Amino acid sequence: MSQVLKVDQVMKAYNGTVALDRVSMSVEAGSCFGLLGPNGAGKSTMMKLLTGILRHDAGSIEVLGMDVGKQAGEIRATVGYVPQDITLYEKLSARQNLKFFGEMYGVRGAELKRRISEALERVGLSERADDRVASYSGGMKRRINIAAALLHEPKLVILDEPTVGIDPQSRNHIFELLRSLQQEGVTLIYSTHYMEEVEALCDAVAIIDHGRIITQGPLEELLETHALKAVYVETDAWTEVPTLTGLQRATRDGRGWVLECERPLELMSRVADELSRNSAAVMALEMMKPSLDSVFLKLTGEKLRD
Ligand SMILES: Nc1ncnc2c1ncn2[C@@H]1O[C@H](COP(=O)(O)OP(=O)(O)OP(=O)(O)O)[C@@H](O)[C@H]1O
Repeated sequence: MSQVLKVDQVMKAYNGTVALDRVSMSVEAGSCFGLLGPNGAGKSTMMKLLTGILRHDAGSIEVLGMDVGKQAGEIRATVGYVPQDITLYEKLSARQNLKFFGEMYGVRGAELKRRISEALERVGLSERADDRVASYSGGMKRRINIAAALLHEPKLVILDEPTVGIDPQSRNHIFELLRSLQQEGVTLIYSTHYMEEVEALCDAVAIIDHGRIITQGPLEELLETHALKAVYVETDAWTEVPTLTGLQRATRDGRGWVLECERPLELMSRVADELSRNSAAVMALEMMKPSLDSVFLKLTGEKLRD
């Protein structure tokens, strides 16, 4: 598979404050790549470097085979970029906004009209197309913001936290749209601080914190390699966890216990035996799903902060 993005040892500082520190990452064509990290980790800075809005201080960035240092204009004309801040004209309707952005990308006439109708349909806002954007909810504005980045039919779309502060209906529309784009072969680079979004959408991920990439790779592989394997149990029978074969560490979590181990299925059956031998009440007994939450915890020693 070919690579649509190659970032090598990139540095970026703002007045001496380092925002990105020797960041390297790559994205395969056709994938949905998540850039996951807490607030202030450096995600927006990275997204702006990829589209040439900001210049990096050192290292190299290649987007669709083009050098961002030399061909930023061409990259911006080819790639779809959805900025974190909404960039729409409030007094214009959604259709008028899309006409403006489409023309900016050099699409015109009947072809532009067709693409605008299609984009409105895709984000589920055909019926509100002629209302002023000022009358839209935050989520609807975000959907139009995304539609605006698709009018030139880009093969690579870069989205900077496109679901911050939106309603569930708008989030669903955005997710459906992104899934259908990916099915059509469009590559997506998606920054977020919501790990559930990465788990739901992305097939590869880079985790960034304090301007550094902590780990990256296919999602399945990261979960397999780094995620905590554990059993969750809630019972009133234990004030202390009994000695169980295979149990590595037990920690309190709410009303229950998180039991870390190598083989959760086997441990779960031992816990069930132990509790049933004592006729104990069991409120919950389940295998914990491997999650990016626990990958982050394991690699940084902290919870992913909001
Ligand atoms: N224009 C700027 N001037 C000075 N410092 C900045 C500027 N933009 C960002 N920073 C700093 O650079 C670091 C990375 O910020 P960035 O916005 O890239 O993070 P982020 O992961 O996108 O966070 P968020 O989720 O809050 O948008 C932060 O410490 C931030 O304060």
